[in-house]
Amino acid sequence: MKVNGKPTRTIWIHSECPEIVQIIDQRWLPHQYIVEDIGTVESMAIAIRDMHVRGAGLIGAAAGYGMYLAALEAKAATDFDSHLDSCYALLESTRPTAVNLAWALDRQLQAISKGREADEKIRIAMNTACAIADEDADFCRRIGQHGLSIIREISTAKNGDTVNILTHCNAGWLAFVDYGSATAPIYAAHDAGIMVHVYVDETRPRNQGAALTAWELGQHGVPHTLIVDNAGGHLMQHGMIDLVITGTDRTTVTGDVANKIGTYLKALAAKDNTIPFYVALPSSTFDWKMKNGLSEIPIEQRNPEEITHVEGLCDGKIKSVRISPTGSPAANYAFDVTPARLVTGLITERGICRADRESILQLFPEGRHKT
Ligand SMILES: CSC[C@H](O)[C@H](O)C(=O)COP(=O)(O)O
Repeated sequence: MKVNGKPTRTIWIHSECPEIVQIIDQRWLPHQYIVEDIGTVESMAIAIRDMHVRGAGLIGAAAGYGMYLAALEAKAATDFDSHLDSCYALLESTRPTAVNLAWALDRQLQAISKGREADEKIRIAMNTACAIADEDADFCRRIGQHGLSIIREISTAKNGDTVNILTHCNAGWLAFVDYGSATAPIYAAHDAGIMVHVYVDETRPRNQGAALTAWELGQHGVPHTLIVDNAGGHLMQHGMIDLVITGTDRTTVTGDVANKIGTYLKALAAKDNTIPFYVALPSSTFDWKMKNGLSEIPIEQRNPEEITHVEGLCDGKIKSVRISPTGSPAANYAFDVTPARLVTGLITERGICRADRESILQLFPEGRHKT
């Protein structure tokens, strides 16, 4: 996608210094556009844990590049493989819910193990990190093309009137390497001349909707309106939403979907109002082993300060202010699980399928061997 008219990804290797990975530090958006240099595994782990980078696809890509940095470091370590193993453990511990993280780490470890000496392993790690990133971008582009058909159909049924779409959190290009999952069909529709308008949930407590989704839609010229998280049901009751599209951080082979906290409530409201509720994901977000999302998917709990305080721009500086009484405890559940029965369909890089085991495995037969 483009930032100020310039094609940009969310993560890449420094063009003049291949030992450095560069990221957009998303903590500063939408106020400042800051590119951060990451030169160690330790700083990549901090970047993931403290959400300089975030979103399932991008977490996976960052883990892939993190293992490339690990291989560079391992060359100077006494034991290459045990250094790699401890970097794997460090990166894996950063965020628990998005399965893309472990998926990318495993893919790297497997690939690197095929190299014979250190330099070959480093080369493999670099190529694999770039392949994971390229694939993420390509899959999201394809998700856009498949999801476009859903929006086109609604637009036709409305005689070309604006299609109103609700989305939650940020499953946009900032949550991936490029294009996004939930936003990819929206960008594709907008680019195809279909009139779309997006209601953007602010997504408390970290406000990824207000800060990131609104910013990226604005950069692409997509009409949008920011709403508080609790407004979605009201809009649906009043016929103001035609379609809900969200992303996911982990989807079980049975079609249960873990996504940013509050997604479940949107799915319930959509069901009650007979509004299609689609979830967009690249196949790296499937967890082939899990069968019951509710009991099996680990739900991240984050620092309660994200709830007791809000951050914003004040006199040109980002400041954090308390909004709750000192001493009132807060619990910060970052994700929830939407059961498959509430999901109309999954939009993947191979096409659209129902959120059930048979339909998923029909589209991804290789998943059968992993279940
Ligand atoms: C990438 S699609 C699903 C997203 O990861 C999800 O909606 C989301 O925004 C993730 O939250 P975050 O906690 O910002 O990593």
